[in-house]
Amino acid sequence: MKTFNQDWLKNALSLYFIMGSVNTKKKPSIVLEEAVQGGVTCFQFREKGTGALAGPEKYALAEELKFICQKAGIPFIVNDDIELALALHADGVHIGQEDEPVRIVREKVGDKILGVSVHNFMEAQSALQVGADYFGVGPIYPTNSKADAKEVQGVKIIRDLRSEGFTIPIVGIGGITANNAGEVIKAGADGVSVISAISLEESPKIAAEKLREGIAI
Ligand SMILES: Cc1ncc(COP(=O)(O)OP(=O)(O)O)c(N)n1
Ligand SMILES: Cc1nc(C(=O)O)sc1CCOP(=O)(O)O
Ligand SMILES: [Mg+2]
Repeated sequence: MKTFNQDWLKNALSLYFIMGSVNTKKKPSIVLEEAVQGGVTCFQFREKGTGALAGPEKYALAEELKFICQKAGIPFIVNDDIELALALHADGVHIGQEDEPVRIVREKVGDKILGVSVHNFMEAQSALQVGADYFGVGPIYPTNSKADAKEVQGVKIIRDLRSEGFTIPIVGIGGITANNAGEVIKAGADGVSVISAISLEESPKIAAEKLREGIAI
């Protein structure tokens, strides 16, 4: 049985930080510690892209970052790598349309939090039917953090999904900063997911605090 409900999840996803070792010039554990101090509410380990760690090094970093999340009492979500999530007893996984099918992933992860990237009504409908707990929707704005990002959607996609009747937790992603985060929430998202707006900032703590101000509309 799931140990969380939708209200808890909406709250837990409000400031959702994503990072892998390639997203920062600093030590990832320091960046995450500071981001936690600044008030991030959830973390996704996304070890992806040129120079990304693999094998035991990837595992060791994931374990270190999971420990920080555990101490802080925030969910630790693994991107794409279901086996890693299971081995580490992560709180959840996030998958996209090009990853393993949602139905299969749900069977593998049982009651863990399952996030799915959706870009339109059809993808949303089918992800919901096979057990998604939340949607990641983007890119809302242009992003430099994902080479294969789809076309920019603007906040309209979030407004559309809400007016089509989806009440599931939704986070916007892609190019979100403290300056535009409020628009994403106003459009109907429960939270914002960011990489560079925290990982590349001089002070991840101050960056997270500013994002919190941005979403407190
Ligand atoms: C919260 C959140 N939303 C969307 C994504 C993107 O997932 P995906 O489309 O599978 O792309 P990759 O991140 O795997 O490159 C995400 N990771 N998190
Ligand atoms: C991981 C990811 N997924 C996206 C999507 O559109 O699904 S955009 C993106 C990158 C988000 O990084 P930043 O906050 O630095 O723009
Ligand atoms: Mg993916």
